Amino acid sequence: MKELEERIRREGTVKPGNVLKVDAFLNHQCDVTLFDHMGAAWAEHFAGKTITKILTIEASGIGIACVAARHFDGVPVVFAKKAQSINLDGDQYTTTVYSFTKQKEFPVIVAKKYLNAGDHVLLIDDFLANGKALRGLIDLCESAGAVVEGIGIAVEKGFQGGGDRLREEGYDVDSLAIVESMDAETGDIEFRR
Ligand SMILES: O=P(O)(O)OC[C@H]1O[C@H](OP(=O)(O)OP(=O)(O)O)[C@H](O)[C@@H]1O
Ligand SMILES: O=c1[nH]c(=O)c2nc[nH]c2[nH]1
Repeated sequence: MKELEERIRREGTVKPGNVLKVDAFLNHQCDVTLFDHMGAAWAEHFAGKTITKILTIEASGIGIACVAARHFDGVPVVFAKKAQSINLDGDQYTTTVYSFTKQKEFPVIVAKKYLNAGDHVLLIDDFLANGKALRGLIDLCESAGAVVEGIGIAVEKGFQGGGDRLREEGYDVDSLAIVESMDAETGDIEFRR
């Protein structure tokens, strides 16, 4: 998606440790108009698939998923929580995920009543790097007997391999910008063509 690539080139910075910082528009300050265009792009890619629910994970996927849902007939958005809470009651599906930016393992939890057998799920997230977050969401869907219809990602760091491993397994992964390489010293960013 040209618009997203241009924003990354203009406003993104490359940090040591394979970190692309795009918090000016994607995952701290949020450009909702850009999110809307991203939702439209996923709706075009996944047209023809039945989507009954969008599933994402705290924290940065939530805003993007909610705006995208407007392009999928307003289906419910469920976000997996990364901490137990007195506000979480009833039976839960749980797994664990290693967080790329927080560098520690988190529980990942969804209440059983919000993810069901018969759901056709679109997974959405801001970043795909090693694929840990998506593995957690796929686990939750498998536990619930829900079908993963597709995966919509804003920025994939292709050189970390998580996206290609999922494609090899047959998942339909639509990443709107795939960074093939980036250099923290020069600031250069190359996109996959
Ligand atoms: O493919 P992966 O290696 O799992 O990396 C991608 C994940 O990393 C980030 O989550 P993180 O927990 O770092 O930050 P967040 O809480 O801001 O979403 C991002 O939001 C994705 O969920
Ligand atoms: O802001 C972010 N930049 C990244 O490079 C990244 N990788 C996973 N999650 C990420 N979030």
